[in-house]
Amino acid sequence: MSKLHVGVIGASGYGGAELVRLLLRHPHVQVTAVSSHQYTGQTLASLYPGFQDVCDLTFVEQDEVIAKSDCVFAALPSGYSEPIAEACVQQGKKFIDLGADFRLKDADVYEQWYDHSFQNEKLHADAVYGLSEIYHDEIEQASVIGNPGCYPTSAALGCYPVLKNHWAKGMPIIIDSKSGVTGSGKKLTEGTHFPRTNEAFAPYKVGCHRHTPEIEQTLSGFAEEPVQVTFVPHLLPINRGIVSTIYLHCTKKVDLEQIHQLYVDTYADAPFVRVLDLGKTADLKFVKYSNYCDISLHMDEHTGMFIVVSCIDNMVKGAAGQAIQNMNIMYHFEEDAGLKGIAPSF
Ligand SMILES: NC(=O)C1=CN([C@@H]2O[C@H](COP(=O)(O)OP(=O)(O)OC[C@H]3O[C@@H](n4cnc5c(N)ncnc54)[C@H](OP(=O)(O)O)[C@@H]3O)[C@@H](O)[C@H]2O)C=CC1
Ligand SMILES: CC(=O)N[C@@H](CCC(=O)OP(=O)(O)O)C(=O)O
Repeated sequence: MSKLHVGVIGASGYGGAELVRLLLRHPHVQVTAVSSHQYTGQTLASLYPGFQDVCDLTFVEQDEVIAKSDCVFAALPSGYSEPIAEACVQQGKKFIDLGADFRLKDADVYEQWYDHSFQNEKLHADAVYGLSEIYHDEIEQASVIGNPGCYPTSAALGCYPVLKNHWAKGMPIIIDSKSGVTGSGKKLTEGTHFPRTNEAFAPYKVGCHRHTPEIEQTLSGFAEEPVQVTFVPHLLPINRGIVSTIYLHCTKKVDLEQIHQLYVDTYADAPFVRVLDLGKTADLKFVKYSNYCDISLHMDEHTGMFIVVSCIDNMVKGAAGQAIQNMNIMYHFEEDAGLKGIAPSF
């Protein structure tokens, strides 16, 4: 079988480089071209020495990436992807965006949080939100995918079964999330500088993070009614991984065993969602470098609060891995093709 030609725009960033790392071991694709904004003409290996002797690609202009690929990924800052998606659709190619440009459906909400506006409304209306486990059938038919944000992926998978079955009440849902520093990309800022983050730990953008509307849009879709969340992200002094601890009240008297069975049944056919046995607690250590989302379920018997812990690797299930899972669904490859790795055990 001939291989699918894929290209990565923004391969010099953390998300793009992670995509290339994973795509190189995919059995059904060939990475044909990669681009960067400031390193055009240099090799990927000169920027990231791990690619030495494995990948001899040189950064080219983004038009060349589109021309040489059947499926184009972009991992750019928000606001740059719409013309790329447009060019891909015009040329009959598929486009998967790791950024936020195609996640929000409401143009006003997008403008409010991202300071850009939709230029081509149809493109946004047709784009599919690429939460692989939930929107499998829509993803299969899509030409443009808005890959979900990292925090929203962990929150959505953690809440989906109870919201879908109308077992949650008493909004807002509290989502307390912690992320490794790679979540902020490779650019060096005062807030992500090693001496500042090392042995530090604090929340940021408390109650005003741009993932709030994305999480609310997704959870409201599950519940088929408006859902509000209080979302508080924290920066963990580690490279990778997200832990989201989610607090909800249940609508009816269900015990933890019933809720656990609901989660196990809901995700029975999902290759990358692992519902842990009761009594276990999800830990980012065991999802790092993998495409898994580990979910553990808990009940605070004192208050009746139901607590979900949802862990992912922000760079894999939260970005590059889920993008590849979506490509697998779009092209009818095995859903786990190129994504079979597990976390190191120590
Ligand atoms: N890191 C993460 O955990 C996740 C990131 N994402 C999203 O993926 C996207 C990329 O993030 P990430 O890889 O972390 O970011 P990085 O900052 O690591 O990389 C940014 C990329 O965009 C390129 N770029 C920067 N400015 C421009 C510009 N003006 N025009 C064209 N290209 C430009 C950079 O090129 P150059 O190197 O040449 O400057 C680089 O390739 C973002 O939208 C982010 O929100 C999504 C989920 C998780
Ligand atoms: C730790 C950190 O800074 N995380 C980023 C979110 C990760 C990311 O890149 O956002 P997307 O998933 O929307 O692309 C932030 O808070 O903006």
